[in-house]
Amino acid sequence: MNALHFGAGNIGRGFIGKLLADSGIQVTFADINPTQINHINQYRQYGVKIVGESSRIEQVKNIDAINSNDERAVCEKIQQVTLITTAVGPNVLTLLAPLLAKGLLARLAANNLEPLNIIACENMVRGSSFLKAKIFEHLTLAQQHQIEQYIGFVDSAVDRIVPPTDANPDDPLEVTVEEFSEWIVDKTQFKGTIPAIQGMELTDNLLAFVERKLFTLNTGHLICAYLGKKAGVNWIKEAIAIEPIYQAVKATMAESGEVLIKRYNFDPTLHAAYIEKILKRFANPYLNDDVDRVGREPIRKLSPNDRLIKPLLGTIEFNLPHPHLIEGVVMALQYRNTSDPQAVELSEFIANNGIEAAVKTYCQLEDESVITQIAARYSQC
Ligand SMILES: NC(=O)C1=CN([C@@H]2O[C@H](COP(=O)(O)OP(=O)(O)OC[C@H]3O[C@@H](n4cnc5c(N)ncnc54)[C@H](O)[C@@H]3O)[C@@H](O)[C@H]2O)C=CC1
Ligand SMILES: O=P(O)(O)OC[C@H]1O[C@](O)(CO)[C@@H](O)[C@@H]1O
Repeated sequence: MNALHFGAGNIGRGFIGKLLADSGIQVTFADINPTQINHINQYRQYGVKIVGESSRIEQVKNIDAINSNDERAVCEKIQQVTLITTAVGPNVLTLLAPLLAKGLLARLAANNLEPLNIIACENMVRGSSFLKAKIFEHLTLAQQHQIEQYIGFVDSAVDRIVPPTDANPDDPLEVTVEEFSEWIVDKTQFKGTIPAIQGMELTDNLLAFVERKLFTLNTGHLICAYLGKKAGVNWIKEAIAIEPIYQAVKATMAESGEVLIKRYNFDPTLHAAYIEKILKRFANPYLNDDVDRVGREPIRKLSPNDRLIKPLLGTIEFNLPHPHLIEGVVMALQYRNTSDPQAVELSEFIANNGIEAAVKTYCQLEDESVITQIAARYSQC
């Protein structure tokens, strides 16, 4: 079996590409970084360093790479594979859509009617469905109908912490990852036979898993990043070692957890254990995870379906307390980083239009009392 994976970055190499290769699948990476592409084609393998209580390096083999900007190469590949995965970042999915639309049409025009499945592995709710909608913007109704028959868009939840690491001169493609990993896909959305991939779990209740991951791990991680930055530390593991930060992170995950428990009927004891396990993962002494990496792109993180506002809306819906989530929103609005275009845009917008306008524009919140609360906290700290 052959797969095309877009994004040879941390998750691409350290998680999804590895699982595919471990399952005997020939993986072609498509990226826009020429150095990365050359290294993959030169070495044809790389090490994944798995760090935790013990450490080991596992080799990923049977790989090659193409440039994602090389339309002909991508379209040719799309004709040959039965699986496409992505780990490029949510914003890049929109940019990939026209290329994928062309590639899928070329596949059908060549009369290749073998089912093909596409799985977006991004930190977002229903990323593959989002990608499908973006691809469909480039197709006629008749073409959409044809694609519906043969191409599956399979939503997924991905969980493994893979921070960037200093390059190993002997293996420039090496990535460092934590032991924990979870890749859960919606089994109801596949076309044809579901591929057997070690480590890919199937569910018919994906939304619960996506929200559990995004609104626990990612929500807590973000709070840890912002509080760590305020405290002047560089790494997540340093931030979580500070007791008041540990408590605030835990309390925020407990707040969003109450919503998840109500919405999905999770067992409260098991959910508390899930939170404890995440706190331990943040403290992993072998991972150097930058607070600015975890805090990056605040506009995306303040959007209505992301890790702060969606759980906050849940607390409003179920009439639950939300002081820590409010603090999280305030810290995201206050996040300043001149190397992060979204942080720059956000601070300029606030300077020109005021905090309430920013909350309405970026978070799309409508509850006036919550907006007032956020604005008040914003000006206090
Ligand atoms: N790093 C992590 O621990 C985790 C990341 N994620 C998600 O995985 C996705 C990828 O994250 P990372 O791997 O950390 O980012 P990354 O920045 O390490 O990798 C992204 C890769 O995509 C490539 N890329 C950008 N535009 C492209 C295009 N048009 N075509 C092909 N490739 C393109 C970049 O050159 C880069 O190699 C994001 O959605 C992130 O939220 C999810 C779980 C864990
Ligand atoms: O990749 P994003 O969405 O910017 O957010 C960073 C988050 O993603 C992760 O890399 C993995 O889930 C977390 O470490 C962190 O919470």
